[in-house]
Amino acid sequence: MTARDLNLFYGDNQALFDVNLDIVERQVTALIGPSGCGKSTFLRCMNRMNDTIDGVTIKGKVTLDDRDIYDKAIDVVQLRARIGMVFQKPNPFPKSIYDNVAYGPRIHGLVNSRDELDEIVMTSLERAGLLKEVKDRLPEPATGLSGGQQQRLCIARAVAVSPEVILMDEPCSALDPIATAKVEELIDELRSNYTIVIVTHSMQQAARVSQRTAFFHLGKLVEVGETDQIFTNPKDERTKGYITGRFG
Ligand SMILES: Nc1ncnc2c1ncn2[C@@H]1O[C@H](COP(=O)(O)OP(=O)(O)OP(=O)(O)O)[C@@H](O)[C@H]1O
Repeated sequence: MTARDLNLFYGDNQALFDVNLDIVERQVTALIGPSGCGKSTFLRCMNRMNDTIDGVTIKGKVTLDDRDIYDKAIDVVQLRARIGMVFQKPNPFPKSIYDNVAYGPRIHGLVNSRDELDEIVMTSLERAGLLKEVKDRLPEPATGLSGGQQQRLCIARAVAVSPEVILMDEPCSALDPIATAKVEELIDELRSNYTIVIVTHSMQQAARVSQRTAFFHLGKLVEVGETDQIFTNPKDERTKGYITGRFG
């Protein structure tokens, strides 16, 4: 995916300024920067989640496979299947564990039989590292799972519709350290099949899970590069200031 000259306004307030970013396939890209710098706003641009907010104006281009996702001909429901999203707080549907994962394949008409659906549910739970823990309780309500399990269920739900890209907005911020470690491990495994973009407040997390890091400041993309380079040898003074804890 790419963003080209992306500008976003909430009413009169500009939140993103001329952002140009290439997201590398099958890698994890971390978006970091001080609170309010536009990380989540940028992430939401990537699957048109900002469409749902009143008063938002977007200028510029975001492409997936060279096609502008803001093109009028794009079906947003299909788009969000190709570019899935996992939120800060786990948000399973008030349905069974099975139905949470089966929901997407059902509404997108991806299966022809119950056997096919079962297969997708099992594979998705396996990919999300959750199958072992839930295989004997698939008909039970998803809300009965722990927070970490719920978040992995949300990842299974995203994976079930075979997305190309998975966007994650601080996916571990509501989780304890053990659940966080599991989700981080999972992100590392998922990157062999999916392109992942993750917003994180934790520089340690960015260093642990990502191959590329993009540093945002005041709505601008200041610097992007290999994660090692950004953390050990940043080129911009603002990046240096942030990663050494001088501000933010
Ligand atoms: N729905 C909204 N309506 C109006 N302004 C918004 C909205 N969402 C975000 N903003 C503003 O846009 C700017 C960028 O916010 P955004 O949430 O993208 O930053 P962030 O870097 O993700 O912050 P944080 O790390 O605190 O989550 C901020 O000034 C914020 O107040």
